[in-house]
Amino acid sequence: MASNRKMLVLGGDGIGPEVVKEVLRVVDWMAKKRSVSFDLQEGLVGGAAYDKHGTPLTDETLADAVDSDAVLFGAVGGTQYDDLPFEVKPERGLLRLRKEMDLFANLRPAMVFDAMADASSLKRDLVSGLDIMILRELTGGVYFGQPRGIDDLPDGTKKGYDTQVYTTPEIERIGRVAFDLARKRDGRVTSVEKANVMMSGVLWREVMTNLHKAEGEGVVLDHMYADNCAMQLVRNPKQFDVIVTDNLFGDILSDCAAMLTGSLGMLPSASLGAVDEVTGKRHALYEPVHGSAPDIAGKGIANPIAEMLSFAMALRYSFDMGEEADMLEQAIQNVLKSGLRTADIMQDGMARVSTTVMTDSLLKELDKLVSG
Ligand SMILES: NC(=O)C1=CN([C@@H]2O[C@H](COP(=O)(O)OP(=O)(O)OC[C@H]3O[C@@H](n4cnc5c(N)ncnc54)[C@H](O)[C@@H]3O)[C@@H](O)[C@H]2O)C=CC1
Ligand SMILES: CC(C)CC(=O)C(=O)O
Ligand SMILES: [Mg+2]
Repeated sequence: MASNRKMLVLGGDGIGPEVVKEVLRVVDWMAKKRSVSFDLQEGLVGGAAYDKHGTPLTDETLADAVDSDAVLFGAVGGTQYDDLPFEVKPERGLLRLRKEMDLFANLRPAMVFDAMADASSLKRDLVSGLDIMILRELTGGVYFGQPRGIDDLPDGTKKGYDTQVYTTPEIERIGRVAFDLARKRDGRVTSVEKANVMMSGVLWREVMTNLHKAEGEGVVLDHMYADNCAMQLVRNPKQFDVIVTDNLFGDILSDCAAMLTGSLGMLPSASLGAVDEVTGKRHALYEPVHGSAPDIAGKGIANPIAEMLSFAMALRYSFDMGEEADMLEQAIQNVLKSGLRTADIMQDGMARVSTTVMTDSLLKELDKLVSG
């Protein structure tokens, strides 16, 4: 059934298609049990697109992504692509999507479900009830800065280099998102950089400080160096509310935060563009924080929860379906409470289940929630 909820599904590589497939079962459930349908289109990205088209992202798929209300993304990459030229590696497909859709704001919430407080790398009291938001700038910094390359040097050795660049408008726009998020949460923003050693960090701190003076009403801002932030995240994560940081630090700190929640398989994300003033819409792509996990791909053991929670974020941010998002999150909470665990979050006394069985149980919990 066609609907105006256009969602482009890009499973990608490795466990990407495996976890996306599980979300599509929830999409089916919503059509059957809630009469909510999505206009789904599927496409190739990453190594899968390279294998078929010789590029990790075709112009047609990019156009479909731009035209959609939301992209549901799995993951890209794999060891079989290690020897490809840099510009056609699977990861370039995702980076191009982020850049060309101008998805500058990457929201990576790290929340500890009640049933998971003992699965964390930290002691229960340090993480129980944890709810922090890592806001990662996604279209600038060293992932895109020029020049970069590998040059031959006269002495026969080589020089590899990348460039970290941030401009005032780039920092301001992510700073505004941080303040907006904080106002809906606990009102605290920690801006993270390395202003002690990087000029881009000096500018970042200066711009955030000025923005806070001009537009930061109701928000408490503090600054922290990225290395200290990594340590503080595992020392006392509850000190944070919103962490706003650049592309590279955000990538690293969010993988670190994953272990507070129990596993990388638990962490969702939303990559959002600016809201169009005329249509009120924005480009959006929903992706788990994890990658294609080649070490477990094809074994049927990947944790689908990060992808499920990413879809919940799509329901909330792109489809104005907060009730369904809450329901999906509640169902996940209930499944975890019932003691089911995929291998990555396995604990003593719990029952180990496959990717598919985890979703079977999730669907049963959704059934229970709608039947009252
Ligand atoms: N957004 C994306 O598409 C990303 C892609 N990558 C790519 O993925 C490939 C593998 O990268 P890695 O560094 O190994 O990172 P990874 O995130 O794929 O895996 C790291 C570890 O976490 C585990 N893991 C990840 N997701 C899991 C899940 N849902 N359930 C259970 N266990 C899970 C893996 O088994 C592995 O041991 C590389 O090609 C990398 O470039 C990496 C990160 C993000
Ligand atoms: C392009 C991705 C492979 C980089 C990454 O690790 C991420 O965005 O989380
Ligand atoms: Mg990453």
